[in-house]
Amino acid sequence: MNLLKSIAPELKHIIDAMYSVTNIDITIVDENLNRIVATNNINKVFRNKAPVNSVFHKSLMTGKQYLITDTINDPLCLNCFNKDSCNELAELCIPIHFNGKIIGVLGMCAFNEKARDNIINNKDSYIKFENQLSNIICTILSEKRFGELLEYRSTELVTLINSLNEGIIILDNNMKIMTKNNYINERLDLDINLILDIEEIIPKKSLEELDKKHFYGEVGPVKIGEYEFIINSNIIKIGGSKQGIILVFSDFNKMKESVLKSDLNKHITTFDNIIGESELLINAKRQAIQVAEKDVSVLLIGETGTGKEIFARAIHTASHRREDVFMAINCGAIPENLIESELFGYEKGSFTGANTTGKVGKFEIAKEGTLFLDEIGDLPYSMQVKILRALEEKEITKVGGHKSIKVNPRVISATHRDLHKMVREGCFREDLLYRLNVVPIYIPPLRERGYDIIMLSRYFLNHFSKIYKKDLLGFSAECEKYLLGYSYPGNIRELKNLIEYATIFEEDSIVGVKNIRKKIDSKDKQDSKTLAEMTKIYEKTIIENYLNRYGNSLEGKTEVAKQLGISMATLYRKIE
Ligand SMILES: Nc1ncnc2c1ncn2[C@@H]1O[C@H](COP(=O)(O)OP(=O)(O)OP(=O)(O)O)[C@@H](O)[C@H]1O
Repeated sequence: MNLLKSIAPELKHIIDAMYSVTNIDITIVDENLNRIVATNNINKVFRNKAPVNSVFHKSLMTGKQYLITDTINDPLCLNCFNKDSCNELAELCIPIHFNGKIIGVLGMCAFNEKARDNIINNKDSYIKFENQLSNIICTILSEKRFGELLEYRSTELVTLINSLNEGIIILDNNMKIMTKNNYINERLDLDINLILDIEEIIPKKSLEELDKKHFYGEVGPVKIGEYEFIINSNIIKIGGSKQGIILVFSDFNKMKESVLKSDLNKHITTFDNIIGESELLINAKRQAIQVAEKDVSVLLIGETGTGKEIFARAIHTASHRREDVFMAINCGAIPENLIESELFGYEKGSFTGANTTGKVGKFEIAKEGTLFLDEIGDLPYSMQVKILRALEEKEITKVGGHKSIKVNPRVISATHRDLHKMVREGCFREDLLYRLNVVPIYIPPLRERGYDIIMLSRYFLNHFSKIYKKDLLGFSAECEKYLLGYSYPGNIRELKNLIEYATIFEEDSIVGVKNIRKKIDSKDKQDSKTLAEMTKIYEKTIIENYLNRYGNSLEGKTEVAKQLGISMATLYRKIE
């Protein structure tokens, strides 16, 4: 881009102003001798290029100033291509510098005696003018570039906010809408050019709520048109003072859909997926099918790995909530200090380490769906009363929040513990147990389910043979006998692992007892560990889970140490 050409209008103003003071005609040429601007007299007599070998040309090449007072005889004009038709009496050429380079020449040309005398008499001050001229041009060019950069940045920003999959509205300090992006225009069917009042978009009540939070926080879900949004607001500060507000609209149903989608990836579970024909299992299934449609709280009681979650999912699929979210929470796996925020969500900035945008809790996400509270017996006592309140009053309050949010999930809980005993021992609230235990369903342990063991083994063998591309026809009679005689402390989960192991390592066309026995023996060896050894392994598993969640980086480890309430040194020692 030709620099001088880009500021031609500004240059024209400068030379016209100089002409009105000096009465000397002026022209400016660029580094290729192209005439960029000229005062009117010059425009009449000159072409649009300064002549080759002219004084302009010399000034460009050498970066020097030249004053010619006798254009006919001056040796500098000897080779000028325009020598024969030149009608100038005097000429002063001043080079123009920008960023250390010569980008053009300004020429003052006298066509009459008066102008020539003026140049000669004031030559010193015109010569001094060179520096100032370069400074002026430099300033104009810099401003021009800054303006262009500003324009680029604002276009970049507009493009960015228009490509977001969330709605954006920017308000000034008087709550006037300054900008709204394509997403919000399309969703709410707003005219792009129509300037609306923010109160015509957001319900007054929600605006008041945001106002109470000084526009630094979240409200919602807020129903606007056909959509429900979580509205997050932030203030725009310049030099410490508030200049405006940004509102970000996230589609609440989309947030729910993404949970549903991740749920779909886990397949839809129906009662047909629950394998087994033993009387105990059929009884449990019958009870579950009967209550599925009734929307009552169900407590699934059974040892670990008996299939409590698969039952909970099947109940959800058979209920009228099947199109909504199924949200499983393992109450025993979430650290005590995080459980409330996981369940109820938190307002932004409500505690150290909290996400700066706040968080929607599991209760809110599953407010119309099914909430599966696994290992309910591990729920800290202090949380039990809060869960009870949420279930009784059908509303929750986020950590650090004040507003009640309506929720109505169907709750299915599960435990392997004797909750009645826990109530007697004062570790579990009786009122919560009554609330959760409207319909208790006992899921039998595998060792009491007889031939189900063989049905499940064949089912898993078929399943893993496909995965590991093995051609296994079944189990040997000895193997089936062995499988039927084992006690399965880990129930179906353990049987599943056992069959997976046997599928991988079996070399014959039917599964024999060898690999099954080997796996169970190795487990027994594991089980014969001391309490200290088992605690160490358990600790390590917890830490590994946390490291998977927060990452193995230094920041990740610092966060894990913080969450687990241990020092970095202890953390390193434990993961050695
Ligand atoms: N009847 C069944 N038919 C087929 N697969 C089953 C059956 N019961 C359980 N499973 C499988 O066994 C595994 C353990 O089941 P699940 O997680 O439902 O048990 P759980 O009782 O909830 O365990 P925990 O108490 O440890 O949470 C899962 O992979 C599940 O799919």
